[in-house]
Amino acid sequence: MAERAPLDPRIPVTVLTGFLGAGKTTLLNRLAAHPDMAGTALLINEFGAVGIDQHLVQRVGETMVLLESGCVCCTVRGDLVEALEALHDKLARRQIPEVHRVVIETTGLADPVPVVWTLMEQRFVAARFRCDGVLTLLDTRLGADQLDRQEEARRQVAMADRILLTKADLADRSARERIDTRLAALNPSAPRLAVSHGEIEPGRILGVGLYAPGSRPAEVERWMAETEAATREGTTPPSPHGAGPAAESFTCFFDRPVPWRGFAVAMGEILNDYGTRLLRVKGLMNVAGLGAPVVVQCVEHVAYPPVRLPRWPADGKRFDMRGRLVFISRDLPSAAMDDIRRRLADLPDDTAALRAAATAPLLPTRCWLGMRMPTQGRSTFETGGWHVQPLKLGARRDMAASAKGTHSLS
Ligand SMILES: Nc1nc2c(ncn2[C@@H]2O[C@H](COP(=O)(O)OP(=O)(O)OP(=O)(O)O)[C@@H](O)[C@H]2O)c(=O)[nH]1
Repeated sequence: MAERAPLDPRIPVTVLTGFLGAGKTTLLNRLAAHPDMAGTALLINEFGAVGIDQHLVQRVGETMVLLESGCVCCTVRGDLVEALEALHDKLARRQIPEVHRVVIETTGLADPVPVVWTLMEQRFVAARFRCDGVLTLLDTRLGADQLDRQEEARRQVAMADRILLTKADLADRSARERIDTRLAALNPSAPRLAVSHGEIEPGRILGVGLYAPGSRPAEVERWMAETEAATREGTTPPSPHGAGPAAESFTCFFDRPVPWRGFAVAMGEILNDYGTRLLRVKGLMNVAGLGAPVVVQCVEHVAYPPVRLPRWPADGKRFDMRGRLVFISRDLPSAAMDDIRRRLADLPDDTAALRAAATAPLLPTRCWLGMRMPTQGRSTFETGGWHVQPLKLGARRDMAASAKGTHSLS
């Protein structure tokens, strides 16, 4: 793998982007296991008040910087610069092992434009780091619809130096053809690579060379100029979040373990009813009868096979075993949010759940029901166990303020 351009002592930075659920964490976990990834620092950023990803990402090298709460593109000129300054400072003081490369994983809702601008133009950052390419992941099955509906997804693709088409195993021929047509219009020059379950040689995607605005679609020049002007004037650049309804995040905590089948059926019905507005659902669940947590993942109406973790992660000093489910939605009425909370707070027992599943062959969570789990009776927990924390992307200043001081460099 090419590590540095000749005579350029700056640390290369790869920006890993892609819409919600495209497969970024999966790719990072596969890369982390590769020997070529030694000496890589990882910056991850997650949208939603309750971070799940940091529990799911294996550490790359020794260094992980977590940009919590908020979206890296909205807080970029603060948080990202601070995180890179902190990394540089710790390297200079030899407090952490040598770093040869940085990978920034943005949130699925991030606009990569200000991230790239910061890497190329912010004085402190550009003197010490260099942008080594934007990798954009795109879900082969859902990607064409996401490009039609989500401005963030369009910008991520337009900015790409490489496009990684994920989940080909779930896509039929017509989905692949639709993606090809959309990409030919949005970013014909970026090479496309198929990736299944995150499997790819790091040398094919890292060290792809300096970001070259000239080879990108014309609108990229305009976005970069807008970011430059906004930075000079101390204002916020126009962002894709402003183009439509705000994305919102709400988190549900479960004070008691859930009956697995009741939970699976309730979630399947929720995805059937609200799937296209539920951009992403991700959770660590405490399942009745199990001593370890189960990770559940959904993207729109697609539910992925759950994964059992070996143990509960420690949240700071406290060992918090409450289940937590993070929803990221767009254009979801508040009545629908209440309905989701109500359904999850009153889960059917396993017998009732299996009866309901028998009459719903198209339940998206059918693969969850096939998992071997202890059988439980009726769940007794109450709505009082819920905490819902809505976040709006529009509230950038609040998020920037709440994100301050939350970096952890471990
Ligand atoms: N079948 C299949 N599933 C995949 C593939 N890649 C990822 N997944 C699944 O897709 C789901 C979402 O993947 P993640 O890697 O968490 O996606 P992400 O882009 O990090 O998600 P956000 O951080 O929420 O934006 C997980 O359940 C993965 O196991 C693939 O190639 N094939």
